[in-house]
Amino acid sequence: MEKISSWEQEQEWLEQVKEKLKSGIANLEPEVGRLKEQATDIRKRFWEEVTVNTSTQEDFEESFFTITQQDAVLSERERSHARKLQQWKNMKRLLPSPYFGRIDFHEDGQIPEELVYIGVSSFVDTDGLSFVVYDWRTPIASLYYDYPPGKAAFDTPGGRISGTMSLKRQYQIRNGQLQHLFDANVTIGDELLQQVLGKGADAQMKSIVATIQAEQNAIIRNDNSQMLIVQGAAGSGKTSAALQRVAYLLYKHRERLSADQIVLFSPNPMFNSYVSTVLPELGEENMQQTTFQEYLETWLSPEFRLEDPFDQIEYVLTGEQDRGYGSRLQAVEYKASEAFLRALQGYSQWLKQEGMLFNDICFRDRVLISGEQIKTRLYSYDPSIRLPNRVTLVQKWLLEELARLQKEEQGASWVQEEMNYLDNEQYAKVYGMLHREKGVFDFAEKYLRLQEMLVHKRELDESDFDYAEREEELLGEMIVKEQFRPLRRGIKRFTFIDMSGLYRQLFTDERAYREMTGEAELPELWPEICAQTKEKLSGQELFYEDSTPYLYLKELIEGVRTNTQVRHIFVDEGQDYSMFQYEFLKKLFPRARMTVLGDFGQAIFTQATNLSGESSPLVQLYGEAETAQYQLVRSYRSTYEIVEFTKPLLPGGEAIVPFERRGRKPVLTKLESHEMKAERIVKDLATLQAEGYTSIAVITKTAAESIEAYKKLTAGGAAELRLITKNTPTFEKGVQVIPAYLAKGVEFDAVLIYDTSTQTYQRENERKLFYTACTRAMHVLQLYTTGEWTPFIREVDPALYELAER
Ligand SMILES: Nc1ncnc2c1ncn2[C@@H]1O[C@H](COP(=O)(O)OP(=O)(O)OP(=O)(O)O)[C@@H](O)[C@H]1O
Repeated sequence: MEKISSWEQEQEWLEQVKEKLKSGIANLEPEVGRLKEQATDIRKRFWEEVTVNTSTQEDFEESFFTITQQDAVLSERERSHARKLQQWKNMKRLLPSPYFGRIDFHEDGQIPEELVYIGVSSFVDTDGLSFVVYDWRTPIASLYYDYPPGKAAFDTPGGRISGTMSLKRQYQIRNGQLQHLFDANVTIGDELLQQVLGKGADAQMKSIVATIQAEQNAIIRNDNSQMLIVQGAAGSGKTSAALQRVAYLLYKHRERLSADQIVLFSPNPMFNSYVSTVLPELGEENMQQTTFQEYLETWLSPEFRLEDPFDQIEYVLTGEQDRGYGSRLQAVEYKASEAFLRALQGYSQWLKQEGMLFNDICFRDRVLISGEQIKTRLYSYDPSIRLPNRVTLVQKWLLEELARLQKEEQGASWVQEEMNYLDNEQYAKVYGMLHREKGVFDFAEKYLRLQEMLVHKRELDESDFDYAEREEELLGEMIVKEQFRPLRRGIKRFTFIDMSGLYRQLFTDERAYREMTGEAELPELWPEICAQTKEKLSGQELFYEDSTPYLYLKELIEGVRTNTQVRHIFVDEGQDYSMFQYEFLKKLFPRARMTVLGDFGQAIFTQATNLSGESSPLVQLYGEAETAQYQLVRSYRSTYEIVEFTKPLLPGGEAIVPFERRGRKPVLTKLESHEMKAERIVKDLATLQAEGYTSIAVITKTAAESIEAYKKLTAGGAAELRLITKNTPTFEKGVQVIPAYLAKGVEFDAVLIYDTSTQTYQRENERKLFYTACTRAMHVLQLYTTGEWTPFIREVDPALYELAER
């Protein structure tokens, strides 16, 4: 390709690429349509054309051959159709903005320098060989993200290729028109990044494909480690990198990895909608998305009513006046700890010898098989057999016993009585069964007659095939079977194990706990913790901190459920998960690699896990050799001024590097009364909207404070406020009133902290919550109080903020 350098040349080249794309689209259009028609047509005619002839072996083979042949044709057409359709879609997606970057690369030892244009997918010229545009995920495209002009190298499946990059250029092309171009030197154009970051927040996250930074690229392309841990400051692009990584993996392993083999664990359901457009924008299907709570609900409800993490944090933040507050806090911490994990493992060892609890299996107020009998059976097996295996043996035995008891039950008097109350449908079912059996009867009859003729015995009477008797027998069988069904189902689901009792047993008393678990260290307020846990269990409820341990214990006893389909799991806001939860995910997805992204600076839940550094237990999950750790310190979301203001709020915050995007300093406004505060916020909201900010959040500490703010601001004249609760399904533009813990992971043009007083943010566990709230702001941060400022602000250099006039 000839050297293209000037603006005019670039414009001309763009026109050429667009023409190529247009003609590519036009060429494929009829073909795509036709192939689609053909495939549906063959499918329709598939069975019409094939006559299955099974009269002779040859006929059968012929039919079989024809079917396989037809099927092969159909599959080929479908594959070809999918391929062409994909090409066609890619070209259509490229047309408005065919590429965003270019590198001129001279490979060592090769003559022509290559001009590599990079876009969201590849586009090959009509010769079928030359790339007009390279997909950003191709090996050569990594040069664009990893190097400034100069010496550069990239890895390919065939080895490392080195050379010299003489130019690195970025483009902004909108609706097919070249708007800007920048030549970059060091990192990927700060100018382009400036432009991108300077824009307003959206209700949906955007792809960062054109401006991925080198440190993010390393995360996106790591394909060796079993575990990837990314600790990154607020706004450093963790979620963005995670989504780009999904797109990269789907591209690199497109032959064997599909989107439904990737699962993203999100902090809340609203977050799912926030990130849902990134992958489709990149031409990929969305991965599966879920929350850990959803998983817990699947296995523990409706047996229990589960507290969710948001109710738990609300209690931690507001329950100080509660009598059991101190012990609950200790419980939350202890039940998420490795000590408790070990305790449960120890407990399951102890249960191998003694202490298992079983429920009686009852039927019509009678005990069919007692819990004691089950227990005796369990401990009668060889003690060297693992506990879950012994439990499975017990389950098998119970099902056999049940089958025997079911037969015995058929003669019971209640069955006769029930028979009188059967409805027509049930009778019809039995008649149907009898009818089907009739063939067998007829055959048996013929056989017996023949026998009789041969041995000259007596003729059989009609009564030998007494349908009435058979009918009654069948009806009885059906009635008992029906009533035994829940018992059978229960046994299959292990309900004969008294799981709730087993968990409760752990909380009997201190001495017993030590004996059963082998753990010596206990929280100081253990007796209170025991009482609280048992009380909750009695009401068929589980605290959030109990759900995972409960499920973990269940699996230690019943055996582990696994999902071997899933190949990658992503955990966003990873600091909010306990080691329990990680152990759990590892067991649940034994064939998956894990990518954990989080920020310990935003660890607002008590059960937090430190992701990086020596104290991180997460590194031990797969071992150091299998784990890659990354740190992202550059913060892209907020302006320089906001980052500088939020840095001192955190211990160790000085390591955070702001991106040089300027804005106004955070503004602190102190008012005399709550009424005046509401009035002022309403006025400021109107000003911000008039300035063009479309996504604004009034952030509160708790849900209760959100309701209060919502009422006061609405009463004060604020229009179209949206109150966000944990049940809000989607994220939208406009003005939101939202508790900080629900604003995790998302961002707004402007953030207004509703109450920044000492009363609201004072305790150490509120520091990170406050930091999380402030770091949601992209362009504007305003803070309000009626009383004294929170001590966290008093620690900040006054030069970093402005005080507003009243
Ligand atoms: N390389 C990049 N190019 C353009 N924008 C970027 C880049 N990296 C991050 N951003 C932008 O920075 C903002 C924050 O990114 P993201 O939400 O991924 O960060 P995060 O680390 O997950 O933040 P948090 O921990 O606060 O949830 C987003 O608006 C994102 O688009």
